[in-house]
Amino acid sequence: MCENLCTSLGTLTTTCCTMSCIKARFLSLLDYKTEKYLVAKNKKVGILYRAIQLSIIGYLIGWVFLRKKGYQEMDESIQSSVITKLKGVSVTQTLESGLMVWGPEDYVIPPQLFSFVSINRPAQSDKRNATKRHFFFSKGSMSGRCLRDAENSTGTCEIYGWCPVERQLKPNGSLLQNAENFTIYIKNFIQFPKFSFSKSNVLETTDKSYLTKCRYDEQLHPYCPIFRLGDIIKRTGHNFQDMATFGGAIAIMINWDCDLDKGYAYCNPQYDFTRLDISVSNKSIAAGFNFRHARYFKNSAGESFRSLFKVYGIRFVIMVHGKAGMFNIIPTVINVAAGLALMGAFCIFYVLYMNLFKFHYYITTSDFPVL
Ligand SMILES: Nc1ncnc2c1ncn2[C@@H]1O[C@H](COP(=O)(O)OP(=O)(O)OP(=O)(O)O)[C@@H](O)[C@H]1O
Repeated sequence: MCENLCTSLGTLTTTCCTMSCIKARFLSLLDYKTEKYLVAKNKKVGILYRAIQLSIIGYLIGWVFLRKKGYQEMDESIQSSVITKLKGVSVTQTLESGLMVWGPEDYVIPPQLFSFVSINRPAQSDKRNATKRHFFFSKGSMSGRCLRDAENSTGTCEIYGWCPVERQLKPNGSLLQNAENFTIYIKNFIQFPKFSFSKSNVLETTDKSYLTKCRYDEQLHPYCPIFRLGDIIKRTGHNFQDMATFGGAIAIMINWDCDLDKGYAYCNPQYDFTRLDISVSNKSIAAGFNFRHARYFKNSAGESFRSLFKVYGIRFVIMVHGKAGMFNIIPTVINVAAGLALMGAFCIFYVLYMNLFKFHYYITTSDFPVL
């Protein structure tokens, strides 16, 4: 505009004029401009506008700040270690084995990495040998020699295997009847590296006898890491004796959800127990858990023997999850700015473009609006 005016003047005057235009433009960069506000004097529009504003403020305070703690910096990379120890003694009297005393060294498999408690185990001793068996359901490798029984038009083939072949015994009750009173000590150490924070689930006390006396209780002893086996199964909603007969798998989930602004004492583990080998419908044919293992020995004549055990028991899977949060100015500023921007954007969008209730605004030089 300024430049157009200059061109209509004489050559010398044009140069002077252009110079002053450039100067004026440069100086205008240093001006401070404000927005122009329009006031819509309409109650319906005003109420709706305030309602949108209030709901955005409510969302910002209630959801972003109180619920999601948007003012905190989060660390979800929990580092953890779990050590377990199982204790309990049981006495059994069976025809096969007579009187037996069972300690953790007998029923915890493997002993140093506790993951399985065998509660039931039919056992048999057998000897390596070649034996004649029916072809189907063979328990060994075929030797290649077979005999045909012409009379009955049947036959038997020889296999290499352990004698006698395994009998399919089904357990009819748990062997270690009092296994539900056994106790598990779960020692868990965690760290949140971003905040150099570490803690354990064991009560910090100088009373050395605390662990021998306490049992975990959500209300009374939340810092006692010793759990009764029966209580764990009960908290999964299943019956211990049912589970002890055919075995099963239990997940022990330890969750650390720590608000470090509240302080060290408020960062505590939450335990959750779930049965893993069963579906919600409870109709799974895959329920239960067992495996076979053998102990080998030789007699004085050098013949190989083994005792074969099919053990039914409970497998424990321990999972540790966690996150920690601590106040930090950066997420706070980002969330406040995002909330304010959202509020501004929503309100402008609503008033100018949505035309929700079919209002028509006429911008006049005098009062606004005219409906
Ligand atoms: N499964 C458990 N049930 C009950 N108490 C337990 C269990 N495991 C450990 N404790 C007790 O907790 C305490 C700490 O156990 P920790 O394994 O750290 O020490 P320890 O002296 O090696 O234990 P212990 O020799 O008695 O097995 C000990 O007093 C121990 O007897």
